[in-house]
Amino acid sequence: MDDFQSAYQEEKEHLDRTLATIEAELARLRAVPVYTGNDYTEQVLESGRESARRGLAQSVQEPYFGRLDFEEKDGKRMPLYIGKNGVGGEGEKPIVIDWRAPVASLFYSFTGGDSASYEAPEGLIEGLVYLKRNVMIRKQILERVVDTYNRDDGGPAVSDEFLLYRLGENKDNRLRDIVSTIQAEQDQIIRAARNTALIIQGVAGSGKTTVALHRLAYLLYQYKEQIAADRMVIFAPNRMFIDYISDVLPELGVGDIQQNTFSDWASDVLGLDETPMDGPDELGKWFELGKGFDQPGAGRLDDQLLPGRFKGSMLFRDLLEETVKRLERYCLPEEDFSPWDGAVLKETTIRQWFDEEYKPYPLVRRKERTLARIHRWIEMELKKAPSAAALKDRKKKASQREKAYAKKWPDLSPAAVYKALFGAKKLAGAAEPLQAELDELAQQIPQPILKQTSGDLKKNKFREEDLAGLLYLFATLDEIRGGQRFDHVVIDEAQDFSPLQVAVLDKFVKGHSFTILGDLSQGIHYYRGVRKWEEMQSLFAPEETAYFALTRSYRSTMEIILFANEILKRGVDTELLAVPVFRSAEPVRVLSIDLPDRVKWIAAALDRVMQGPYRTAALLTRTLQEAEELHAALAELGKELNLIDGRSSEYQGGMSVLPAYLSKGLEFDAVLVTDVDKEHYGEQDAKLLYVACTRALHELWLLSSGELPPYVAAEDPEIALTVWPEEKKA
Ligand SMILES: Nc1ncnc2c1ncn2[C@@H]1O[C@H](COP(=O)(O)OP(=O)(O)OP(=O)(O)O)[C@@H](O)[C@H]1O
Repeated sequence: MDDFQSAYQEEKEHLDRTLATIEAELARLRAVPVYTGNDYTEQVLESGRESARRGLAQSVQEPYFGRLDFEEKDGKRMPLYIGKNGVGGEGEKPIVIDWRAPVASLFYSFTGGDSASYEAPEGLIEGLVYLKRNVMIRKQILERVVDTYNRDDGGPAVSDEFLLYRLGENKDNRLRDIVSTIQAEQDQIIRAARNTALIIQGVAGSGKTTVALHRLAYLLYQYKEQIAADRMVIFAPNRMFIDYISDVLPELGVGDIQQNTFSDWASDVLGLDETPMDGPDELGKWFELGKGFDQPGAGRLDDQLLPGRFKGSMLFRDLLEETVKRLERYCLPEEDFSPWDGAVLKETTIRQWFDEEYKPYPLVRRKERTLARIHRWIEMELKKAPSAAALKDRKKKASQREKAYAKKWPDLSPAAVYKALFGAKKLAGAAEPLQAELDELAQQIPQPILKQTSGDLKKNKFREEDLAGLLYLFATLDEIRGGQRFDHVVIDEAQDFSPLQVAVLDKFVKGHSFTILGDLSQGIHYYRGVRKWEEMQSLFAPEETAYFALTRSYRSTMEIILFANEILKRGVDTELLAVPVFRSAEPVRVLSIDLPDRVKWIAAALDRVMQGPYRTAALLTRTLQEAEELHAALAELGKELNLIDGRSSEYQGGMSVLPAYLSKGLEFDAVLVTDVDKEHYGEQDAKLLYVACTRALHELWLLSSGELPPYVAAEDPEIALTVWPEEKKA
């Protein structure tokens, strides 16, 4: 028997034994009658049994995916089996170790070498790794055994063989878990300490989204006593993307984590009736031809002219802070309060309550408490009334004057303050000096932005870019209730977030517990996103934040990555190039197609590509209009594709047609980018084309009916070819 066969046989026997043990335990648990009574202790025990039943039911199909033979210093060599769920009770030696357990980190972090160590609650444990083995089990069947490190064979380093096998698979319509092939650089992020704002720059396809989801599962396991799933949130760019990633957490056995867009969440907290959204029209403004970036000189637009950038800046935050300070200074009416003639509450007394006793509270609460105190004072005074008639009279007067007095306090609702700051509406209750101060502050807003926003606000229209400012006011003026706080916040596609959005979220999350992931090379929302990670890092003290870079790209073949890198090198001034995993397939095709028959050519290209064993493919157009037109034209040729237009919240998979700017975060087995010419992809669009190209896992075609943009290179035949592939032999 050769080595491979004996390894397979060994694992087969081990699997049979493990399955028998799990099945027996599952049968035992299922035989225990489900407790439905009211006894609390019994309920807790039942809930423990239920979660064990669930875990075992999953484990009995695929109990583990990896084996690591480890010899602890002064100990003996032990095989450790690692799976999605731990199996084996406390105290006894586990049959399967949960992938999130400290010792399991060795499986991911070990990259060869003489010694290995991992951090355990009792300190650093050192030892030797003898074997790292991937064991692929599907529905109880042992399908594959691959040793990626074997010390006995003198294996110098861990090989990528199993990873390459997994990456070569075709994708369905959902993102999947990667527990069996997490890479060392990813593991470091997944297991990083909780109370740090992690900022991760990761090239396209480096696993950012995937890593973030695994990190959530890890944090829940590691800090189960301190954090709750429903107090964790992942912010994603849109509903369709949330649908696309929605299977990963349940696959990892984690439920209840909030998955939301910033806008929906912010609107909910602010109690807005509708979520202001950069809908297709708004996005179109930036991404359709002849608009947005394509205006002459658009690339040079600076923050003072881009409303999204200004309203997301720290400059704007300072302005909001200053606004709150002025409100505080001028909040209290400068007058005594008299509930009826002859009774007076001195302004100095009220001021003492407001400025001293209630100082620790946020402004909205200070106002509320002061007014409540005045109310109590009135009630005390009323008790001194000499007669029932006088009491009645005083009560009536006091009620009127109390109401009138309260109206002299400024309206502190975020929307009212925001509108006043932009000069759209006078602040109710604001005395003359406060109004003058607000007018003066408004001068700090760049004129065009002031004018445009004021116009919108007069019509009661908030834009998506206004939400961060509104929420900042909310969180500064009022207190954040316990139920609104997060234990951990993940921001995906964070290059499209503004510093102010992160600053706001920081007020809602405990201990700066953030995972912020993005890729500056994919920063196509130039008009609002960050240009450098320092913009976000500078929000935190150095000891509160950590920066990681993911440079290996796992999604695409080597040819696709090298091709896409070239776009960045030529079209974008950046150092952030992806390093491919050595997975080679078809060269990229850069093809010229004739104009009159453009659609027929595109259909032919699609047919040709789909001769491959693919499950998902996408046609990426430059604009939404083109996607719609192509969708209709292909339908006429009998080709039904899913049109993705930014309105749907479901991702269907299969064959899709969509504008490139909506493809961010998604991936497809094959991608065809249409209209790759100078007219459609101008000087400013290199990042957009980069995003489009890096959506492809296995095959990428660029179709052009004109002159190629200068940043598209088809010079190296190993990477890209300009001829159609030969027909595949039947
Ligand atoms: N360690 C890994 N093992 C197997 N597959 C991996 C690994 N890391 C990432 N992948 C795969 O690579 C692809 C890209 O992952 P993901 O979408 O999380 O990357 P991303 O960095 O968020 O990409 P982008 O920024 O381009 O949207 C996915 O198919 C994912 O399953």
